[in-house]
Formats: sequence, C-alpha cells, structure tokens
Amino acid sequence: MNQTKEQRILNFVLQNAVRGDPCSVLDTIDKYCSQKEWAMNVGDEKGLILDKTVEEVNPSVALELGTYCGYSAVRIARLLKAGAYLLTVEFNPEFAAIAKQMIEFAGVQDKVKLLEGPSEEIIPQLKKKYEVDTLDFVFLDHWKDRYTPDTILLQECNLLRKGSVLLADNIIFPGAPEFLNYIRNNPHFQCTNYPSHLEYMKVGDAMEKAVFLG
Ligand SMILES: CCNc1ncnc2c1ncn2[C@@H]1O[C@H](/C=C/CNC(=O)c2cc(-c3ccc(F)cc3)cc(O)c2O)[C@@H](O)[C@H]1O
Ligand SMILES: [Mg+2]
Repeated sequence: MNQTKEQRILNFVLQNAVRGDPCSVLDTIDKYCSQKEWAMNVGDEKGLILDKTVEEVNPSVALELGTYCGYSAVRIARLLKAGAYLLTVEFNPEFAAIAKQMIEFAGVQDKVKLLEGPSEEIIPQLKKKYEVDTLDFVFLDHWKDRYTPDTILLQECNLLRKGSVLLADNIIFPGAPEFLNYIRNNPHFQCTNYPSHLEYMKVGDAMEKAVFLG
C-alpha cells in the first residue's frame, strides 16, 4: 500500500531530524515541504507570528484546532513554560497517528494532549472531561468554515476569559471571510491583522489575532 504524503513527511523527520529537538523537527518539515511536497503546515514565516503571539501570551493552557501532522503543536509546545500545556484537536485518525509520532519524536509529548475527535464534540467536554477552567490561547487552523461556529461554541462553553487570545491562520488564503466579518464586527473582540505569506509559497496570506474583552 503506497504511503500518504503525511507518512512521507513523518518518515523524512524520523530519518533526518534530531530526536528530542523540536527546532530540528520544524526545520526538517519546512525543508521537506518547501523542496519536495507542499503541505498545509503553518510554516516558518507565519510560524514566527505564531511564536511571537505565544511568547506574548505565555499561556498556561492553550488549545489548537486542527493538528494535522503536528507542526504547529510542536511549534507552540516548545515555547510553553513549565507546567503549561497544549490541547490539540484532530478528527482524522491517520493525521492524529502521524501527529502523535511527530510530537513524541520532538520530545514535547509531556506538554501536549492530542484529543482525537471533531472540535464541536471536544470543545463542550473541555471543562468537565479535560479539567480546563479557561483557555489563555487558541490557535484556529482547521476547516476555515468552522472558525466562526467554534469561536461561538468556545464562548457558549465559558472557555474564554478577559484577555484570552485567539490566533487564526489563513485569513487571506484559502480565506475565512465569514470569520473575519464575525470577529471584526464583534464588540467583545479586539482584532489585529498580521499580513504574511502562504506557507512555502509567494502567495499572500495573513493571520488575525482576536483578544476576548469579556
Ligand atoms: C469539522 C470541524 N472540526 C474539526 N475537528 C478536528 N479536526 C478538524 C476539524 N476540521 C478539520 N480538522 C482537521 O484539521 C486539519 C484541516 C485543516 C484545514 N486547513 C486548510 O484547509 C488549509 C489549506 C491551505 C491551502 C492553501 C492553498 C492551497 F492551494 C490549498 C490549501 C493552507 C492552510 O494553511 C490550511 O490550514 C486536518 O488535519 C483536518 O483533519
Ligand atoms: Mg493553515
């Protein structure tokens, strides 16, 4: 049975990156996906915007929607302080299995809880089943038409507190126009746009930061 792209990315990391070194895992994925096969990782350029936002927020509890191969989970987890952790949600079992191995190879498994299932089911379980009080940081990078319903769901489940920071990928490409309209016209959020480029391409993209005002 021939391999999937995601399996090829993982194998390239297992064979070329340094076990326990998150930066080498990120660099190796970026090398493969810019030179061999494009993949929808947040990448090195937008990754810097993600890094700066995570460092600024310095979250104790972070949530990621759409793990994919685990690139941004490794990227976020490597910056978390002692005792802080990332919950990352992925509903495709093949991708979840790849991401699990990627996270373990990078050595950040103690900071990452990979939750397998659809976000609309997982989010309402975060308080009771996963003992979350509120979320300090949320990275949205799953299906673009799910950014708005899941942002509404996070609010309905009282998972955001004054100052919680959302960061959304792909505001320009593929685009999340409905989310942009929702979040920029919502008085409970203070938005900032960060122009950048689509991962591994010269195409324009952007990230949107939205701070919950309570
Ligand atoms: C149903 C909603 N709930 C979900 N719950 C849990 N996991 C979910 C969910 N949705 C999607 N996922 C997972 O998130 C990932 C999906 C991400 C969607 N991302 C994109 O479509 C995307 C696409 C592009 C892109 C850009 C240019 C192109 F020409 C083609 C594609 C670039 C990106 O940076 C992207 O993030 C997958 O792993 C999927 O299994
Ligand atoms: Mg993306």
